[in-house]
Amino acid sequence: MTVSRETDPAAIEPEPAAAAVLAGDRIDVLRAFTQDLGERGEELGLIGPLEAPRLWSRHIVNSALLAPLVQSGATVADIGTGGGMPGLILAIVRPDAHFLFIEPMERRCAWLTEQIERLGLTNAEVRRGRVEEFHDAFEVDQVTARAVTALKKLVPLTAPLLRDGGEMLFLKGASIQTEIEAAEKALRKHRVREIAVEELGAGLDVETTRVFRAKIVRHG
Ligand SMILES: C[S@@+](CC[C@H](N)C(=O)[O-])C[C@H]1O[C@@H](n2cnc3c(N)ncnc32)[C@H](O)[C@@H]1O
Repeated sequence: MTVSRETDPAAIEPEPAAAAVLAGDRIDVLRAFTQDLGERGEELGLIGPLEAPRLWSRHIVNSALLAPLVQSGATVADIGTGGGMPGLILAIVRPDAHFLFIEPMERRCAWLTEQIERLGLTNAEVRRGRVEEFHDAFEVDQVTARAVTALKKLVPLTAPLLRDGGEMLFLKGASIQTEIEAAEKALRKHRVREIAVEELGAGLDVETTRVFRAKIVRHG
């Protein structure tokens, strides 16, 4: 029996036009990843049972909206990459930057490693562990995160990874202003400056999203 996309709740959402706009000539690699995540993600505990019908818009394109903010040549640490959002999506569409996926869960790390190999990504590596364990291990140019923890905790967790002048890019929901107010002390302590909340995705055929964007200024 064949089940149509309209009636099968597990069917993967049709691709929005925004995907090709953001991915450019990397769209085929992005499609290969999305297909695999849609087919195996629920069984592997990477996405919830209701996510396949909104996989492209809620997860893939939502992550890819950050791509224009990644600096060419940057080393980017994605914290709590989980099933790949946003780090793996960004590694696919931005081959000109290098990505570290920091993730403590073994099964998620195994998935990410498998995808890096399967998709032939040469600009990404998995570091298994909690971000706190890497505070003295390296300095990066940018950190990204989605759905890991509130800003108040995320700032002390990620600031020590950034070089002086390095940038935070956190995908956030509608409560971002409340999160910023609650994080005031942490933002001051870690010398987080040039704070901006930007709306991404206007004019595309997906929901817009908010990004918390700020720089660490240790000197001056
Ligand atoms: C809700 S999931 C979000 C996954 C992915 N970022 C997304 O948007 O789909 C949160 C992820 O953060 C990871 N995580 C939780 N605490 C962490 C920490 N201290 N350091 C690094 N990753 C952490 C979890 O293992 C989990 O994979």
